[in-house]
Amino acid sequence: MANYVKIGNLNVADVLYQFINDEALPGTGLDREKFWSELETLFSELTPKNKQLLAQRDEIQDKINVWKRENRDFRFENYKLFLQEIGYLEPEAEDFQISTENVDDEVALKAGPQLVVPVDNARYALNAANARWGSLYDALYGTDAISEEDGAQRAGSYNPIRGEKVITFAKEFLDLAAPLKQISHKNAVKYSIVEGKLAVLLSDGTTAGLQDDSKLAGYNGNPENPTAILLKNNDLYFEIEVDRSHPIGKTDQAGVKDILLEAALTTIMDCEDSVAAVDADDKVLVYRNWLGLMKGNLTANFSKNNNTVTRTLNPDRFYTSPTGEDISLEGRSLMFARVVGHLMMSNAILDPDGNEVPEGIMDTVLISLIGKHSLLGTGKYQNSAKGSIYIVKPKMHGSKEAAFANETFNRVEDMLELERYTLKIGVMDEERRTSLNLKACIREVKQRIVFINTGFLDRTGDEIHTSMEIGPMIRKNTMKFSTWLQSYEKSNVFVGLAAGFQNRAQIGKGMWAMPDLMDEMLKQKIGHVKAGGTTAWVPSPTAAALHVLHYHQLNVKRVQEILAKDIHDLKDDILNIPVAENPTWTPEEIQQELDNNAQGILGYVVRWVDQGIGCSKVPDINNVGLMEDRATLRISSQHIANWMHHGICTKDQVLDTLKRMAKVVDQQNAGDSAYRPMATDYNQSVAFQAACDLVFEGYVQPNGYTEPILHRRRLEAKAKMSVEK
Ligand SMILES: CC(=O)SCCNC(=O)CCNC(=O)[C@H](O)C(C)(C)COP(=O)(O)OP(=O)(O)OC[C@H]1O[C@@H](n2cnc3c(N)ncnc32)[C@H](O)[C@@H]1OP(=O)(O)O
Ligand SMILES: O=CC(=O)O
Ligand SMILES: [Mg+2]
Repeated sequence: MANYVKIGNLNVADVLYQFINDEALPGTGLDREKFWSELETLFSELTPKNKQLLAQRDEIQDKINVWKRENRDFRFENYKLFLQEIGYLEPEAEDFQISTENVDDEVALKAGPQLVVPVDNARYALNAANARWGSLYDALYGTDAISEEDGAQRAGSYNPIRGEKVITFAKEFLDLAAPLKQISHKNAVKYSIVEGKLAVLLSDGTTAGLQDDSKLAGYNGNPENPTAILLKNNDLYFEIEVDRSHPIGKTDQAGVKDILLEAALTTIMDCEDSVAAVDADDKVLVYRNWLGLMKGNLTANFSKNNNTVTRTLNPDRFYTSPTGEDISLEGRSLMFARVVGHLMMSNAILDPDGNEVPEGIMDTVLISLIGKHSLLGTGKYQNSAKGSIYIVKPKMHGSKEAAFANETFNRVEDMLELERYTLKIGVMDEERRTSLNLKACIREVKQRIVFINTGFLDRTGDEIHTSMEIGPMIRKNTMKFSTWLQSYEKSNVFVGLAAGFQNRAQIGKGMWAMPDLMDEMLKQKIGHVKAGGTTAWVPSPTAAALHVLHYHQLNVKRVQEILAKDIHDLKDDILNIPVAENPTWTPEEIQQELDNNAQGILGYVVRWVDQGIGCSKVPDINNVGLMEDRATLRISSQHIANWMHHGICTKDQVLDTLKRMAKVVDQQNAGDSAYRPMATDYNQSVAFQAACDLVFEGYVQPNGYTEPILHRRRLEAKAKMSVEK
């Protein structure tokens, strides 16, 4: 239990109190006393509204459950009318255009990958910020993007056969992104800059130039023998790195040692579903890392391959322009912070009645306060060239909740003496009530919105929970082909385009949750660009360096122009519920589904509850490592709860499955010295009990969220561990 300091009528955990007074406030120009007294006022005025919105969520869900029980014979028209009556489907909002100002180019104008990273992990967070630039050769060589066929194995020391395949791939990329006149980059033997243009000497002794000379953006070194040639395609930079003395450069006839790609244009520093932050200590770690990123002084020391590494933020990159001027490019990704949603309360601050305060409000204050350091330019780097602070708001249901976020942002701006609309909002479109009323939601934040993003993972969890009573859901892996999901994705783009997102805000697509399957990602994720997404989520810097290739292949602006000609309403399709009509699953198929879900739940939860790790790679039943976070947990736990509710499986069967899978997960983690096995004593394992709660209490969890149980059980595990010490 934390020690609390009384300040005014608030009780603040001392670790948070010290952090704010000693680290976050100094340098922001804000008066300490005023800050604390205004924080108290903020909580006292906004908490009741926050609670009322949560109560409304519960009321709506209860009504939906009761309606189905009373209307056994499901008729779509009646269902839709009922949803309108209870305010779940809001009246159609009038047309409008968003008017967000001061949006950085990475968000408004450029299209490219968005990396997500748990901000409590400084090493990963720094890596993510630095993933603005990534090596194409490393991304190809180190992943399955290049096949291991024909002697091109990855394991062991450098394999020149594999290296050759990488170089071939890279030259094909150059031919696509910066084609030469009538010849391939494969024929290049020397790159030079002559009179401000790229001149490429070819193997036959002739010289070729670029098809489009304006693609040359700069260079480094002697123009005759440059060490770097900076090119630009679809507004994205990339650099041919030349070094004939380098082990790889030596093998290349033009001396090319790598292609450096502008990759993660933006990064989401996540304080939400990929972190496990349950008390003041955890929250301070999250906030302190964000402070280090905003001041530019975050460092991480760790050992890797027997070397001690100190990681810091990368500097900007400098070049000479084709016409001889000095130019610089951002060395780091533009950072957003994802705060928590409206649901959770935090024990880091207690209100005058001793109640925990809304965590989403606390996050908004702290993230913005810390963001002010970067705005004032007191640190090493400035995150936003346009004076904005970027905040992602997840898990909102409907327009009243968006309006509440806007009100909170207004209040926080006033409190922190920031100009109106300094705080920008990215709205996660990941709850059914938001997808259906997206236009009305956007309208509530139309002066500050910078993205809508289809968080299809949470969205799938909400789909299952909302329609829990309607029937048994189709199998998890078939969800992505279902009508509701496809139309939700399309509708998000249509609504964004109609509201004027082009050149002002991102239309974002969801996460690639298979971090090791890069070949498959290269094949599939271009679908996000074809669908009109100006960005899409990737789980790692490597994935960012590969996904950016899609934005070189297609110009999203052109795609959007075509899509904009056929904008139409898709609400009826979004309302198509993914229940299995007369399911004919065999007992084996049912068991396989349960095994898969149970393994994912346990593999994730055990690290969350016992070790406080909020995002993990967990092998699925086919041994494919899946990125699991709280949203994927929501799906798996709700899916089992749904099948149990409809008698597809029994509680005993689920418990047996969980026990059997606990043994599998224990084995998978055998090499981790910090791991606590679950199967040695199921009753004593807090993690195992958490997994059981998530499933067996899944029906009654608010909107099927996993946070309340995870937080409760993590606090229990922490308390148990401190007694054991
Ligand atoms: C539904 C949603 O809300 S999705 C959003 C939440 N999800 C996320 O944020 C996903 C973030 N990704 C991750 O946390 C990780 O990639 C995981 C957990 C999936 C896999 O992690 P690991 O098993 O450690 O990955 P792996 O061993 O392959 O690679 C580790 C290396 O990649 C880097 N790395 C991996 N993921 C990231 C990331 N997201 N950002 C920055 N660096 C990363 C690490 O820094 C490390 O490199 P280093 O040794 O130089 O520091
Ligand atoms: O937050 C992302 C999601 O898919 O959920
Ligand atoms: Mg989500």
